[in-house]
Amino acid sequence: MNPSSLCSVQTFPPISQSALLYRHRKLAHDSTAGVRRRAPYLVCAERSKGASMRSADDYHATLKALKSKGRFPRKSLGQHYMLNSEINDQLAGAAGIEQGDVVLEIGPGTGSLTNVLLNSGAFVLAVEKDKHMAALVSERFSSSGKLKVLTEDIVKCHVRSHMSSLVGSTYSKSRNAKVVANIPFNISTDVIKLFLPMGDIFSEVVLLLQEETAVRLVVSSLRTPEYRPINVFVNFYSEPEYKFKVPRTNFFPQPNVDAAVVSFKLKQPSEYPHVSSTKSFFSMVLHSPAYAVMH
Ligand SMILES: C[S@@+](CC[C@H](N)C(=O)[O-])C[C@H]1O[C@@H](n2cnc3c(N)ncnc32)[C@H](O)[C@@H]1O
Repeated sequence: MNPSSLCSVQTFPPISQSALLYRHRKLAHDSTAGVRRRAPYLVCAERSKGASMRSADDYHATLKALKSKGRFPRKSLGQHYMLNSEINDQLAGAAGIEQGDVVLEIGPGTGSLTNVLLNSGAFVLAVEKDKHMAALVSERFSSSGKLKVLTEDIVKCHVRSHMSSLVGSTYSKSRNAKVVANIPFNISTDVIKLFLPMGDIFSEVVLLLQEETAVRLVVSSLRTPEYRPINVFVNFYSEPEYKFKVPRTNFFPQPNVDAAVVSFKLKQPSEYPHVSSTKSFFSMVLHSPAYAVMH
């Protein structure tokens, strides 16, 4: 892969859902028809000099870091590393990360996003399933004093107990923390189901997801044919917003699909729509035959 061919993205004002779905369908249609066209909100450009000067997490640095631990990217762990620090900047920017925030990062990998989060002044709790990558990221930022790494599967992790000692502590300026992560695509649904109901701990969850999943999750109107039970869940607990598309060429190894950033502003429990029992409501919604069709 030639690093100079990496794409950068530009953030545009929020796009209406119907326009977004139209663009997504058109893009899918164009690519199946063999037409190589770019979505209008995507700008591909060579990296600016300034950006490459700032970044240590390019293609060569990522390979060097992996080699230092004798690691090859593992498909089963969805290890597609981000090679473009401008996108990490935009990911942190989408969550409005600033000095005094507490951020939970899922799967820090080589630490390219962790680097940006720490530089923004946040305290980072990073949960990494791969013990080699957990060791790598711990060593890389050992002198920061603002990073805690847990070698755990995020789906099985006791997030509440880990967060309770951080939020409201000397590390945190606010009562709520944020989740910012480039997650493996195969755990997206688990992560969404785990974190969206945590509005009492997190104010915002910003995720880099598979683009098709991202588009599907921001549907909010019952009147669209794309509306699924998972959208009932997402809209019950949050206000989702599609932020920007990230072409597959920005990752190593390159996945077969493009990605996109979605921000979920979490509702406080007092803002949830009224249902007599949340548990039985979602047991009915998420176990409906329509939900099974999605997976
Ligand atoms: C897509 S890579 C992103 C790495 C890094 N954040 C970046 O942007 O380059 C996903 C990361 O999540 C880790 N991972 C995979 N499954 C996980 C799980 N269940 N819990 C925690 N981390 C996981 C992988 O080992 C990998 O480091």
